[in-house]
Amino acid sequence: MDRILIRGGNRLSGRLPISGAKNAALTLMPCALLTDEPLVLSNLPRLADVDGFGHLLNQLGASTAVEGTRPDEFGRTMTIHAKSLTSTEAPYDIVRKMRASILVLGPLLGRGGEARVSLPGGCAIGNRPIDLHLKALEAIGAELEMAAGYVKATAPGGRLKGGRYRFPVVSVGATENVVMAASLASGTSVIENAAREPEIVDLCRCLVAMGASIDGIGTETLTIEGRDRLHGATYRVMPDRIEAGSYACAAAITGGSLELTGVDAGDMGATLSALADAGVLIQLKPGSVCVSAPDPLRPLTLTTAPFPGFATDMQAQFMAMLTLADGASVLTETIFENRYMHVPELARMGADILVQGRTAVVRGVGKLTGAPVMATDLRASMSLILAGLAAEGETQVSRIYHLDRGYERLEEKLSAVGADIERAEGG
Ligand SMILES: CC(=O)N[C@H]1[C@@H](OP(=O)(O)OP(=O)(O)OC[C@H]2O[C@@H](n3ccc(=O)[nH]c3=O)[C@H](O)[C@@H]2O)O[C@H](CO)[C@@H](O)[C@@H]1O
Ligand SMILES: C=C(OP(=O)(O)O)C(=O)O
Repeated sequence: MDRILIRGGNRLSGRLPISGAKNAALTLMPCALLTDEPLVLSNLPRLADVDGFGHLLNQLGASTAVEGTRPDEFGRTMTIHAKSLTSTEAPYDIVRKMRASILVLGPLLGRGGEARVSLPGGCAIGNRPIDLHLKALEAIGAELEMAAGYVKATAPGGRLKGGRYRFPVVSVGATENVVMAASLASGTSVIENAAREPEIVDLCRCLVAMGASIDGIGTETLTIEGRDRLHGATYRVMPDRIEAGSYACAAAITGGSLELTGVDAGDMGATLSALADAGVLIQLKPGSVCVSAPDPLRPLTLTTAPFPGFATDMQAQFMAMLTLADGASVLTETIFENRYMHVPELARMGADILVQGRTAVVRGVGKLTGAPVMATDLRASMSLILAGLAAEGETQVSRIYHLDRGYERLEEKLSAVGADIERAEGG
């Protein structure tokens, strides 16, 4: 298995391009199942999860064609054509490895009135149930049957009828599934307490480009008037606000200064205001955000929450940054019950962190020291990269397949702005 080797201590400086958003890409790709015409997605990040989702779509009968960009460019364009579907099943083997596979449930049900999808089960960051996906789909007309670890969803008469559903808690994935399914229902659906994440806005805009009728985009109430059919479209995946936030933390933790290009600062409100509270200097330019490290870095009190709150996907990276702050920070994770897998690894590098239940107290230390570390999820892995960039000596991060799921060509981007970082085979 490959590892990332970092010799820490270099201040990062320069321009760093931000890729298309993984979490948008993985909800835009299944939209292709809603039409028999091609969906062309540009600015798709080159990530293991995007490739994996492409294979899942192939298994369902869709063709995928990737247009190569030059090797020195980021992102690529994929044409997905689900002219006819040959399967309505997402098998355990795929769903287990890539949780986003659950997002074929809504589109398959909307298009053909039938889907059989493996239940994903838990993962390293927590329990991650899908009961709300199922309740929302039921509310718009699906009938559900559970057997042998799978959910089989059917639309009586082959078509969902639409309906009203109020989410008891905000769910990004369940909002995505129900919006996609409702876009082909015979009637109108009203979804209340819907997630408002920028990735949901991106999904709704893509569906509208495909002919869907959605009112209230970006608000907590979405009204979807079902259409008889959707058509193909060409759509550009939004910039990755989490990747951008991660590299902003990289500038801050190394005492450096970066211009993050190709970002939409409007989607990054909570991250940018947390960085500003830590003393990071932020300058907005059209299409880019410049961040410069303060001296010293101030401690923070942060609680994760659905958008527009502070994103759970940024918690681990901020924690790494705050290990070197001038004082004690308090982080509270409210979305996932087990999203502190990076804590013992950061502690091995000299961080002082005490976790009690959902809260972590991070006392700033004078320095981190390089060590061999590994993480069991994506953002936790990124927090170790950040710690390694600032640490004295060499850090080896193993199990980097997590990083390959979510950060396009990480070591190339970081080396180009001055990091001493490389990928090593084996280990
Ligand atoms: C609101 C939120 O921050 N969502 C994050 C969540 O999205 P993801 O879609 O994975 O998770 P949800 O938004 O659905 O989960 C939000 C909360 O609802 C609970 N839940 C969810 C679905 C369900 O059927 N039943 C249920 O109880 C979850 O356990 C969690 O506590 O993880 C992604 C990957 O880290 C992030 O990009 C999203 O920003
Ligand atoms: C946990 C994440 O993704 P996934 O839901 O794909 O595991 C993430 O993006 O931080």
